[in-house]
Amino acid sequence: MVVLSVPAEVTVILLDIEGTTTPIAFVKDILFPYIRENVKEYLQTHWEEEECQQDVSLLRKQAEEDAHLDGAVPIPASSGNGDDLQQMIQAVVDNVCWQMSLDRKTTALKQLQGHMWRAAFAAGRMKAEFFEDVVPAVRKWREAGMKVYIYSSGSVEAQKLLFGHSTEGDILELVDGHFDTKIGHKVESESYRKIASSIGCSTNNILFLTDVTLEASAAEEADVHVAVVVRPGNAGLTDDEKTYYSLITSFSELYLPSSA
Ligand SMILES: CSCCC(=O)C(=O)COP(=O)(O)O
Ligand SMILES: [Mg+2]
Repeated sequence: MVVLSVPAEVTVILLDIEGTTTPIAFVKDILFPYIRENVKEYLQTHWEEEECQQDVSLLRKQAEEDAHLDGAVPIPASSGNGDDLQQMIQAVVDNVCWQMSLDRKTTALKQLQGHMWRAAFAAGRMKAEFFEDVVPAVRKWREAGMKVYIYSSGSVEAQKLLFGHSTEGDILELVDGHFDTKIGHKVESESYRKIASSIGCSTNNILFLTDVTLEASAAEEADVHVAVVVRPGNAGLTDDEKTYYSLITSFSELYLPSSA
């Protein structure tokens, strides 16, 4: 088995979700289709609620920023008389589907998705999948004194749903904290500085595990240690990326000197 030694200065392990703890197939084949199939009905049912109105406002603001993009779908402002409700809902549905067709990671899209998944997880209609090495490894790291945080484009609320309703049961207690795109995008190095500052450590105390080399590169630029996680179904890496990055195919390949 390949073993990757974790530098002694590392006290925090920061985990991506999709492609790292959780198969991309679970996100693409279960979580995302649920949104496409249910978004219209969800908006019709919850439209009058404050939370739904906040989600729509955020999506409208995002749509304004996206107006220059090819194929962007605008969300008109409401006239307030209610006549245009079905048109408005359709515009939101079209905008959400357009964003999802590009796998965009906007905070607006992720917030609505999190709210929609809440009901499905609570009703037991979905259970989140984790690779089999994840839970045993995280338990071991924590026993060795590591802190474990999550940084995903999925909203913090969605992250908690996944960890709270997994095929391994409720594993939320294994996580010391969560970050999403509200702290910044995962391909921006500043986000990793802000995460370190929020945790109260230096960036070089963090080891970030992700499947996306653009994210690894941004983290590394902030002096965070990184390893790229290679899982079944993940996008392939170039030969240069395979040479440059430390690669692991299972969390069990990480060796913590403190746990020896
Ligand atoms: C944690 S919510 C479901 C996954 C999701 O919506 C997503 O965008 C995952 O992105 P990640 O940063 O975990 O690769
Ligand atoms: Mg990922």
